[in-house]
Amino acid sequence: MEINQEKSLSSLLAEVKDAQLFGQVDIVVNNIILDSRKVLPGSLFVALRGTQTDGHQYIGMATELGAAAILCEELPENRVTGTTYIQVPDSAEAMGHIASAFYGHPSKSLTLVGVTGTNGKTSVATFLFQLFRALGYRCGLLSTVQNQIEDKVIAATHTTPDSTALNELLAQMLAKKCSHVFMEVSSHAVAQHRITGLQFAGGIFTNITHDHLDFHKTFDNYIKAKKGFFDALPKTAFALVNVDDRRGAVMVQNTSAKIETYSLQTLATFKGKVISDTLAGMHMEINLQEVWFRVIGRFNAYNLLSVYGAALLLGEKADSVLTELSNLKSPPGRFEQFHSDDHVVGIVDYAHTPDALENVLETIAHLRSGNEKVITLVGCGGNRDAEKRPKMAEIACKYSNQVILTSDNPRFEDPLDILDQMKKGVPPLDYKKTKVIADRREAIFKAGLEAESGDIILIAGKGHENYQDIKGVKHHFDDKEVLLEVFEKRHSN
Ligand SMILES: CC(=O)N[C@H]1[C@@H](OP(=O)(O)OP(=O)(O)OC[C@H]2O[C@@H](n3ccc(=O)[nH]c3=O)[C@H](O)[C@@H]2O)O[C@H](CO)[C@@H](O)[C@@H]1O[C@H](C)C(=O)N[C@@H](C)C(=O)N[C@H](CCC(=O)O)C(=O)O
Ligand SMILES: Nc1ncnc2c1ncn2[C@@H]1O[C@H](COP(=O)(O)OP(=O)(O)OP(=O)(O)O)[C@@H](O)[C@H]1O
Ligand SMILES: N[C@H](CCC[C@H](N)C(=O)O)C(=O)O
Ligand SMILES: [Mg+2]
Repeated sequence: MEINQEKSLSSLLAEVKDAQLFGQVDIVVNNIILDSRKVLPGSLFVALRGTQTDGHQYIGMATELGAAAILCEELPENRVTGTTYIQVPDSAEAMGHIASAFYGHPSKSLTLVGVTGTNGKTSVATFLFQLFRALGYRCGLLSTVQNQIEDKVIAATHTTPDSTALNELLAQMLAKKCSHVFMEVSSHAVAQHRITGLQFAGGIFTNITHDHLDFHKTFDNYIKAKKGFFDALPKTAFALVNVDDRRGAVMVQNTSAKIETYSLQTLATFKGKVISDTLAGMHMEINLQEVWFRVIGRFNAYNLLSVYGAALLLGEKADSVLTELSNLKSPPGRFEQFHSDDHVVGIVDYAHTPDALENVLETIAHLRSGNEKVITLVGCGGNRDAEKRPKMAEIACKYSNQVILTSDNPRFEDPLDILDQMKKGVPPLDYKKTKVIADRREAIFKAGLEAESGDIILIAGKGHENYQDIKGVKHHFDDKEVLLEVFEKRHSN
C-alpha cells in the first residue's frame, strides 16, 4: 500500500503551536525531509539544529531543489517567492505534530506502548511483541535490533527513528492491520522530539544509570529527558515504573497517566520474587503465582515482571500471559549462550553500560560453580560517553578471573586511546589478569583457545551488532560468528 501521499499544508499545521506563516498556505506537500540533499520538488524541508551542523544553513539548497515549504526557527534573509515559510519556536517539536498528521495520526488507531530506561528497552519491547503475537494479536515492533511488522523485518538505524520515519512505520503497521505496537523510547528521542505528537496507551520505565552523557552532558539532563516521556503521557495511558530504581518515583512525578508499579523488593502493583535462577531457566513468583521461564538472569526478572504488568494493564488475563511468557526466549545478543563440544560456555551480551555489565557478571557469578574461570572481553564505543570507560574495565576485573580489553566501534577515535582510558579503571592488583588486545577477532580467539572445559567466556558490548564501525565505515563483524569459529577450531585441534 502506498502511504506517502500529498497533504494540504494547512491540514498538517492543525496541532502546531505558535506558527507564523510567510507565503501561501493553500498548497500541498508530498513528503517531509530533514536532509536538504534529499529534497524533491514538493517537499516540506525541516531545518533542524543538530549536534554537528545547523539545518538552517541548507534552506537555500532545499528551495533550489524545489521544496514547496520550509519549516524553520529563523527565517532566511533571502526568501524565495513561491515557497512557503513556516516559522516556529522549535522545528523538531513542530515536525513531530506535522509528521503524525501527514501519516494520518496512526498512533491514535494503535495500542502503542513505549519503553524507556538505560537498560532493558529492547528486551522488554521484544518480549511484549512476542507475547502479544502469541496471544493472537497482529503486532509491530520498533527496536534497536530491528523493526518488525508481524514477520516482516525492517532494518533499524536508530533505537527510536526520527518522527517522520517513525510515523511512516506506524502507518505501515496500521495498514497491515496491526493492533498493538511496542517501541523503545531512547532519551535522544525524547530530547529531539522524535516521539512528539504520538499517542501512547502506556509507558514503561526500566531503570536509569550512567550512559549518554556525551549527548545530555549531565545526569540530571539525562533523567529529565527520560521523564519527559512520562510528563507527556495522556491520562488514558498507564505509566508502569520500576520502584526498585531510586529514580522510579521521579519519573512519574508530573505525569497525568495512571501510575502503576513493579518491584522485586517492595510492595507494588506487580510484585515478583526470584526463587531460583540457573543456566537452564528461572523460577519466579509473580503476584503469588509460581512460574518457570526459559529466560534467565535477575535483570530479566525485572524485564519479565514489567511485561507481565503491561499485559495485564492492557486487559490480558494473568494465566494466559504467564503461560505464553514462560516460553519466550531472549532477543538476539542478550545473554545468548553457546557451548563448545568440550563444554566451554560462551555468552554474547549487549552490555555496553557499567550497570548492564555488572548485572550480567553478577548473574554469571551467581550461576557459576566457582571452579571454572570467567573470562570477560569488553570494549567501549568511540565518540560516546567517555566516563563509562574506566568504570567498565573496573567492573570486568571485579567479577572475572581474566579480562581482555578490546575494541567496540571505535568510530572516529583511536582505539588505543579508548583502551588507555579503560585501563585507568583496572585496579593495580588486577594488572596481571588483564590483557589489552585491540583487534576484537584476535581477542575472541585468544579467549576461546585458552579457555578450559567448563570455563565461561563473556563477550560484552556488541550483542546482535554485525559490524565494527571504524571511521564511518561499518566492517562486517559478528561476535557470535567469531566465537563459533573458534569453538570449531577447538574441536578440530
Ligand atoms: C546525536 C544524534 O542524535 N544525532 C542524530 C541527529 O543528527 P545531528 O543532530 O548530528 O545532525 P547534524 O549532522 O548536526 O545535522 C543537522 C541537520 O542538518 C541537516 N543537514 C545536514 C547536512 C546537509 O548537507 N543538509 C542538511 O539538511 C541534517 O539532516 C540534520 O537534520 O539527527 C539525525 C537525523 O535524525 C540522526 O540520524 C542522528 O543520529 C546519529 C546518526 C546517531 O548516532 N544517533 C545516536 C546517538 C542515537 O540517536 N542514539 C539513540 C539512543 C541509542 C540507545 O541508547 O539505544 C537512538 O535512538 O538511536
Ligand atoms: N532490566 C535490566 N536491567 C539492567 N540491565 C539489563 C536489563 N535488561 C537487560 N540488561 C542488560 O543490558 C543489555 C542491553 O539490554 P537491552 O538491549 O534490552 O537494553 P536497551 O535499553 O535496549 O539498550 P540500548 O540503549 O542500546 O537500546 C543486555 O544485554 C543486558 O546485559
Ligand atoms: N545505542 C548505543 C549502543 C552502544 C553499543 C556499543 N556497541 C557501542 O557502539 O558503543 C549507542 O549508540 O550509544
Ligand atoms: Mg535497545
